[in-house]
Formats: sequence, C-alpha cells, structure tokens
Amino acid sequence: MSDSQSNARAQQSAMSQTANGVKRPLSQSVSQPDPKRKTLAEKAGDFSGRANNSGAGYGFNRSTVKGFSLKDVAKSSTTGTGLPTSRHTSNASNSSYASSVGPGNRPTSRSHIRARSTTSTRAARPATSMGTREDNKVQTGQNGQNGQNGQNGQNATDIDERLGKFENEFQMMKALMDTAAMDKDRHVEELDIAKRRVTQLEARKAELQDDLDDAKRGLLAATRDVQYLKDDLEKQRRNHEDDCEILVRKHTRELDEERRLLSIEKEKHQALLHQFEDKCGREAEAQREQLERELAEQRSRVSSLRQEKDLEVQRLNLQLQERQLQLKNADEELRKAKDQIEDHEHTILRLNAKVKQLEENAKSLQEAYGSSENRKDHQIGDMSRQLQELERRAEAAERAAEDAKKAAKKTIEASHEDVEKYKLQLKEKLVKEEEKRHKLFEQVQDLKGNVRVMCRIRPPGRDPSEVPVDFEYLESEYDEDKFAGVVIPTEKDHPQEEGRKVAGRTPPFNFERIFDPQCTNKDVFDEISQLVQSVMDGKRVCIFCYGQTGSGKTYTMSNQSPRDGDQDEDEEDGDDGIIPRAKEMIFREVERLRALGWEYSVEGSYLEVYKNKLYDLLAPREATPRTLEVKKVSDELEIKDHDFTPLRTEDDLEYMVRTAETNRHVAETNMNRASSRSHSILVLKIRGRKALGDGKYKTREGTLNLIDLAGSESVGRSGATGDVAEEGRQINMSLTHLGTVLKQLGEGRKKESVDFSSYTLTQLLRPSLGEKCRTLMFVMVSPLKENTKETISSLKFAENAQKVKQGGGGPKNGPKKTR
Ligand SMILES: Nc1ncnc2c1ncn2[C@@H]1O[C@H](COP(=O)(O)OP(=O)(O)OP(=O)(O)O)[C@@H](O)[C@H]1O
Repeated sequence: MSDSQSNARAQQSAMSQTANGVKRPLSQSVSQPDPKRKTLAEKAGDFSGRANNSGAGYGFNRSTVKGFSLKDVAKSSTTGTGLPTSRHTSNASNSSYASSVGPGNRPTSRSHIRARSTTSTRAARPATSMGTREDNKVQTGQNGQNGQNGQNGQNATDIDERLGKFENEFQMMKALMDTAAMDKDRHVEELDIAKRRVTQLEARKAELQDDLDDAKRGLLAATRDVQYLKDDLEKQRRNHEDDCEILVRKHTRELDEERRLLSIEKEKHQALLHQFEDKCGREAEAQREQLERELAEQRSRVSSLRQEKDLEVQRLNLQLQERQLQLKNADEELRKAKDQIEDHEHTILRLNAKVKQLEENAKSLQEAYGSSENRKDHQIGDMSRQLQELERRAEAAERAAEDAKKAAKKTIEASHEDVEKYKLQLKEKLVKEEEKRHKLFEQVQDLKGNVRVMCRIRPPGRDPSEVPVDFEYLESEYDEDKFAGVVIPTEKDHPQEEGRKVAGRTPPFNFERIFDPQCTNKDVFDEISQLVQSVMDGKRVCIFCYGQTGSGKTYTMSNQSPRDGDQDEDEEDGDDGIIPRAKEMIFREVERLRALGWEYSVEGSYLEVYKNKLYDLLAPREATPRTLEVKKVSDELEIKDHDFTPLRTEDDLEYMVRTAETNRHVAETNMNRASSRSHSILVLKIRGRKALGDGKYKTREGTLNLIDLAGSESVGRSGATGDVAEEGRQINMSLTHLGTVLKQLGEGRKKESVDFSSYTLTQLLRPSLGEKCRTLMFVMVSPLKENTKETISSLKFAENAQKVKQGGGGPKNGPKKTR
C-alpha cells in the first residue's frame, strides 16, 4: 500500500466517521494519529536504512523495496544480488499482492519451502518461518565462502531474527491493516450509503418543498374557489329560497285544491259507504231475519208437530181409555150375566127344592086329605101348574143367562180384537212418528251446525284460599233459564301509574250453552242426549272435553257416582258423567227400538294417545305396550290390526270402561292430583238393522266418540319436571295442532287440504270432524281468579272451533241480557 493510498484510506475512514456519524470507534491502529503510523514499506525502509548502516552491499532504498515482498528482500540479501531472481520477479508479477506489501500479500507457501528443506543434509531445525533462510545459510556455508562470508553469516542470522520480528510485526500489522481495511471498506460503504441517503433526502426535501409550494398555491386557489363557491352558494341559496317560496306558494295552492277535491271525494265515498252499509246492513238484516224466520218456522213446525203428536197420543190414549172402558163394561156385563146366570141357577135350585117340597107337601096332603080327592086334585092341579110355570120360568131364565153369557163372550172377544187392532195401529203410528222424529231431529241438528260448542264452569273447591272469578252470565235468547254468554272481569296495568291495576272485562264469549258452576252432570247430559240419540239413527258423533288441566274434563266425561243402594230412583245416577249416562241410554234405546223392529249391535274400543302415540287401553299392561296405527284414508275410524270388542250388554260396556280407566296414564301435578297425561277416546260403533220383508233390510251405522283430552297446561305452573314436563309439552303441541285443524275447517277448507296427519290426535279425530259428522266440544273452565289467563285462552280456542259450521247455521240462541 502506498503512502498516499494509506493516507487516503485513513482520511476516508475519518471522513466516513464524521460523514456518517457512525458512533462505532475505529480500531486502535486506524485511530492512531497519522504521524505515529508507519506503513510496512516505511518499516521496511527503516530496516533497509539500518541494513545500510550495518552492512554494505545492501543497496536498498525505498524505491527499490517498493514492489517486493519482505521475503524477496530477505532472499536477495542472502544471495547478495540485491535483485530478486527471475522466479521471484515472475512471482511478483504474477501476483497482484506482489506489487506491494499491502493486505493479502502472503509469502510463498511454507510447505513448499519446508519441502525443499527436507532435502537438505543438515539436521533439521525446528520448523520456523525462517526455514527458508536456514536453507539459504546452509547453502552459502557449503559453497565455501570467505571470512567475510562468516561475517555475512552472522549478519544473516541477525537479519533472520530481525526478519522474524518483522515477519511477526508484519503479521500483526497485516492483521491490523486487514481489520482497518475492512473497517474502512465498511465505512466507505456506509459513507456511500449515507451520501446516497443525503442525496435522496435532499431530493425528497426538494420534492416536498415543491409539494409544499404546490399545496400553498393549491390552498390559495382553493381559498379563492371556496370564496367563489360561498358566493355562488349564497346566490344559489337566495335563488333556492325564492324558488322554494314560489314552490311553497304553488304547493299550498295545489294542496288546498287537493284537499278540496279530497273532501269532495270523501263526501262522495261516505255517501257511497252509507248507501253500501244501508244496503248491506239491510241485506244482512234481511238474511238474518229470513234465517230467524226459517228457524222460527222450523221451531214452530217442530212444536206444532210435537203438539200434533201429543194430541194424537192423547187422542189415542182417550180411545184406549174408551176401549178399556168398553172392555171394562163388557167385563161388567159379563160379570152381571154370570151373576144373573148364577141367580137363575139359584132360583132353579130354589124352585126345584120348592117343587120337591111341594111334591112332598102334596104327598103328605094326599095322605092327610086322601078322602077329599076332588079338592086334592084341584089343589094338585094348581100346584102342578105353578110348578110347570116355575119350571118354564127357570128354563127361560136359564136360556136368558146362556144368551147373556154368549153375548158377553162375544163382546169380550170383539173388544179383544179391537184392542189388538188398535195396538197394531198404534205401533204403526209410532213407527211413523219415529221416522218423523228422526227427520225433524236431523233438521234441528243440522240447523245447530256441525261443530257446536258449550262451556262448563267447574264449581270452586273447598279450599278457602281460592279466590273465585265473578263471572257475568248472559241469558240465552230463547230460553231464559239457560245461559249462552259469559264475560270475564280482568285486571290490567294502569297506563300511567306503575303498579296500579285497573279493572277491565273481556268481550262476551257466546256459545250454544254455558253451564254455570251450579249445573250438574245430569243437566249436561240432558242437553246432549239428543246427540247420543242421533248415533242410534246412524250418525257419527264426537263429543270432546277441552280445557285447562284441572278444569273438570274427566269429571264431566267419566265421573261415576258410588252406589250405596239407599238412593231413590231419581238419585240413583248421582252425578254420573257423560260416559255412564250414554252407556245406559244406548242400551235402553236398543231395547226400545227392538220393539219397533230394529236389531242393534254395539262394539267398542278404548284408546289412548300418549306422547303422540296410539295405544289400546284394553290391552294387557306390558312393559312395552304395542302402538297402534290409524288408517289414513278411511272415512270411518279404522285401526290397523286392531279389533273392536263386541258389547252385548250394558255390563260389558261398564267392564270395558273400568278396565280402560285403570290403565290410563295419570300423574300428580301442582294443578291436579290426578291429572290425565293422555287423550283418551272411547269409540262405540252402533249398527242397527230392520227387516223390510222380501229379505230386504234397512240399516243404520253410527259412531260415538267420547274424548277426554289431556289438559292444556303451562309447564311452569304445573310444576312438572322430567318425563311429566315432556308429557305436558306433547299435550300442548297436539292441542295446538287440533286448534289449527279446527281453525282451517272453520275457514271452509276441504278436509283433503287440512293437515290431520301431523299428530295422532287429529288423525284419530279426522273421521269425526267436518262434513257428515256432529261434533260437540265442551270447553271446561276453572272458576278461579288465578287461572283467568288460561280461561280466556281456552274460551278463545273454543270460539275458533265454533266457526266450523259446515251445513249448519251455528248457534242461534245468542245471549239476551246480563244476569
Ligand atoms: N262439576 C264438578 N263438580 C265437582 N267437582 C268437580 C267438578 N268438576 C271437577 N271437579 C273436581 O275437580 C278436580 C279436577 O277435575 P278433573 O280431574 O276432572 O280435571 P281435568 O280437567 O280432567 O284435569 P286434567 O286435564 O289434569 O286431567 C277433581 O277433583 C274433580 O273431582
């Protein structure tokens, strides 16, 4: 490395330090002040100076050293040539490092030198870097040089040592220089980077300055624009205000005009509405009146027929009484004739006795008065005449008695015939009356509608903590002894004052009949017995009880009063529910109709829908009872692989009911100690047949479904948990679906488009709902205040059901006045 290079690098390094601001200190050697630092060449110069001083022949100067390595110098000093060998020259020229002693200039490989030294005959010295010079020294000794050569040998040894020192220093220096050179390179790079960065920053600054200038100019322009815009805006605002004012004036005018036109239109519409309302009202009123007239006619027809029938029955009774009287008279006459005959017979006997006595008298007279024959003959002749007369009279009396007897017999026979004939007539008449009754009854039932709804309010229990609702009852329009509407008092939050309640009342709920808590199961059955009757006439009837849990469904449907044998005939039924009473009525009717030529058969099933699955309540209780399946398409209720049980007597039916009631799912809840957890259905199929002669028959096929639905319940209030809560959920879902089905039927939907099949309950009821069926729903209601919400909800459900009235006019006996 040349001085200038070295200095330049040192300067650069120093520069890089300041220019970059790099805080890392430079290595010690580099940071030395320039004057203290010596390049290797300078050091070599020192050495050559010292060499010149110590021995001539070494004509080195600084310029000659330049471009040779220290090794070359050492070699040249041993050879005394003062010049490097051509090999060395070539080495120097071949290597870039050879031109200087700068970093990277390595001496010739030592291994190579050592290899050469192994060929020497002298004992090997410890291997040092000076081995080469050892070799040279040996070689010069061998060459047999003079005494000067000995001096030179001493010098050479010094030189070797010094060279060794130099070599060490050189190595240190070289390391320092390598580090310094690397530092320098790095600094140079860093400087370059810093410079570039400065240049970039300056360029960026210039750009930013330009941008700033641009922005300032832009701002100025924008400020001007804003001002222009403001002015413009102000101008536009004024214009707009003017326009608005004009528009407002215009719109106000138009609006006034529109209002005027609107009020004209409104008046027109109101006039039309009034006309329409008048017309519709009149039409509706006329229709209503017409319907009412028809109903009144039907009623009066029914009542006049009933009166006629009653009169006819009275007349027939009178005739019967007359005939009975005649019969009685004939019997009396016969008795009298018999008495007469007996009298005559007595008389004859008496006369015979008298004749005998007279004969005896005559005999004794003959004996007493034998002499006086003429007198005697005369007397005897008189007496014989008397006797003959008496005999004649006795015979006549006997004949008369016989005649009277015959006449009486004839009269009795004739009376008997008349009675028989009359009986026959009466029977025929009764059959005809039965047919008439059947038809009239059908008409009345049709007028009442397919789905009829009645409501029953259970009496409160004995618990004094129960607060009863103060129901407001509405009398039936047609029968003031009955109720047909009910209003429920309510309480709601005060609109302004929090926590305060205000009294309210529901609108009236109107049904065909409302049974208040005083009504008994007998009252209920009296009202619906006609429906049971219509099953005998071949109708499909479905009576079901719907309502909140504990509202009295099972009581109304199934209650069986205990029999202790002390009741009189009226009390015998106690407060029996619909099922026990229907059972009795059906078998009584079977007997009654038998007298009119009908033969009936009854068969039944008692089923249960539990958790949406159908089970036979008569099947033996097993761990896993068999589920049944309703045939979906049939119009009649048909169940796959299930037979109905023939019921020949009332006892058979009684036994069936008892078995089913024992098997039914019941659980205790907060709301009812024995809450029904399933829907139970008693199905009775009643078939009648009457011979018409010629092998022909008249038939009737009726079905009676008596359904006790499980109670709708709030799972929270019932306190049910686990399985019982799940039962409650299933019950509520199936009842909700029943409500949906009833609503859809009420909207006039065809049965085919109503979804019966989603729930077993509705699937089961399918044949009993809709056309050709008579459905009676009892909505059962609790009398307690705490259940008011559920009561209203049940009544709303029932109102929906009441809308299903295919073929009927619905309940016409609306409420009249509050009681
Ligand atoms: N008309 C009534 N007269 C006297 N007691 C009644 C009357 N109705 C219901 N009860 C009594 O009220 C209680 C609940 O009646 P019931 O079991 O019939 O209710 P439910 O509606 O069938 O209830 P669930 O749906 O839970 O089966 C029973 O103790 C029953 O005896």
